[in-house]
Formats: sequence, C-alpha cells, structure tokens
Amino acid sequence: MEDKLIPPAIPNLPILKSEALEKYILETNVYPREAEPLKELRNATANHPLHFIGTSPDAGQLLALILNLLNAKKTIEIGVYTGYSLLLTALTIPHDGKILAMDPNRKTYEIGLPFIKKAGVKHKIDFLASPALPVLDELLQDPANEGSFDFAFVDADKNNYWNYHERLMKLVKVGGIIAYDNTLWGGTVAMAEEEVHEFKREFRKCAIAFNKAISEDSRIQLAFASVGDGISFCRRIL
Ligand SMILES: C[S@@+](CC[C@H](N)C(=O)[O-])C[C@H]1O[C@@H](n2cnc3c(N)ncnc32)[C@H](O)[C@@H]1O
Ligand SMILES: O=c1cc(-c2ccc(O)cc2)oc2c(O)c(O)ccc12
Repeated sequence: MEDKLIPPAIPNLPILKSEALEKYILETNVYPREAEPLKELRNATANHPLHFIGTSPDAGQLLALILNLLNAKKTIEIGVYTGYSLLLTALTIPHDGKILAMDPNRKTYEIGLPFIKKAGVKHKIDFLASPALPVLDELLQDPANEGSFDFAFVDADKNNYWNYHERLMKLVKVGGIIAYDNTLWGGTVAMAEEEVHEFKREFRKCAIAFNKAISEDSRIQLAFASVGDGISFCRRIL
C-alpha cells in the first residue's frame, strides 16, 4: 500500500477547496463536540507519516448521526488505519453492539488501540488483520449472515469498492446503509486526467467508474455528501 500512499507535493486541500472555511467548520461545529477519546486518538495519529488518510472529524460527525438515526447495532468497517472511524462507531452503537473491522495492517490499528481500550469500547470490536474480500466471502458462506448488518463503512483500497458493494449488498439488511469514503478522490473525479497527479490517476478512474455504477444501481437509495473527501451513502431498498 505504501507506494500508493506517499503523495509528493500534492496540496491536501479539503474538498471545499478553502482551508479557511474548513477551519471555520471544524472549529465552530466539530471540535467542540468531538468526544475526548476521538481527540486523543486523532492527536496520537497526527505525527504518523500517513496521518492524512484518517477519516476527518467532520465526516465522523455525519457518520455518527447516520448510525444514530439507523439505531445501528451490528456494523462492518473496511479499512481501519489507526481507528478514528472505528472508535467513533464503537462510541456510537449500544453497549451490546458489534463491529467487524478488517484491515491487513495490524500495526496501525495498534496505534489507536490504547484509546479504544481507555474508552471502554474494545468489547464491541472484532478486528481481523486481513484483507476484507476473503472475510466477506467467508461470511457469505453462511446464509445466516445475509441481511444481518445494519451499517458498513468502506474506506480502504478504492479499486475494490464495487467488489465490496456486491458483497455488502447481501450482508447489509434492507433499510441498512453502506457508506463509501473518498468518492470525490480529492476532487479529481471532475478533472481531466492530464491535470491529475500520476499518483492519483488510478483511483480517480476507479472512483469515476464506481460513482457511475452506484448511480445506476436501482437496489439502493443514494445520497452523496460533500464532506471529507466525499462520502456516498447507499441505503439498501431491495
Ligand atoms: C484510509 S485508511 C482508513 C482510515 C480509517 N477509516 C480511519 O478512520 O482512520 C485505509 C485503510 O485501508 C486498509 N486497506 C488496504 N487494503 C485493504 C483491504 N484489502 N482490506 C481492508 N483494508 C484494507 C489500509 O491498510 C488502510 O489502513
Ligand atoms: O492517499 C490516500 C490513499 C488511500 C489508500 C490507498 C490505498 C489503499 O489500499 C487504501 C487507502 O486512502 C486515502 C484516503 O482514504 C483519504 O481519505 C485520503 C488519502 C488517501
């Protein structure tokens, strides 16, 4: 993964393309309401070389709202990194809720783990140090898992989003929601390929193809949110 993650001098502007506005939103609406364990985990991640891939707190705020509206109890998390969205989910779902979290990188999960434990929510998390696809395929071997999840958050290898979608559409219940992060891929989806840094081109193509595919998927209600790097919410209706 590392080779794809080190963007040379590419400005990491928020999707709003205004650092001042992003700062205003964070300082006015987000940081004052961010739970202390999330602040601590975010600060512990700040000096990690890949800190920019972590879920942004404003996106987290929206995810928590959706989890609450859904009364989500059983969720899937694909792509954990140091666990900001994982801890946020664990803090939001009820005491007897469960999150199946997958990421081949156990080391980055372990950076956030002390904050998860300190927050008293470790018992809600089943972390598997594995790529997600084989785990989802294994789950689908047992029909009892079909339609058994309330929510899934996908924030991992962008070239596999459609593969995740096909599987998650069976695992998430009708009425449940699958949220996909980075569907604007830094705004590059609306740029000509030549304008885009080589580092970003492959996933730009994947995001464009994925956005088209979900917009044509009649099994879902689709809502796109311009928060973080763009999040697409797919509510299973069929
Ligand atoms: C953008 S980060 C996730 C950020 C996380 N949501 C947060 O709140 O900080 C992407 C993660 O996806 C993981 N990843 C890459 N390939 C994967 C795969 N096949 N299955 C699951 N996770 C994967 C990477 O190891 C990385 O930690
Ligand atoms: O720059 C990135 C890269 C990723 C990424 C690349 C490869 C993988 O297998 C997983 C993730 O993810 C990012 C991300 O989620 C983000 O919000 C910003 C930047 C990047």
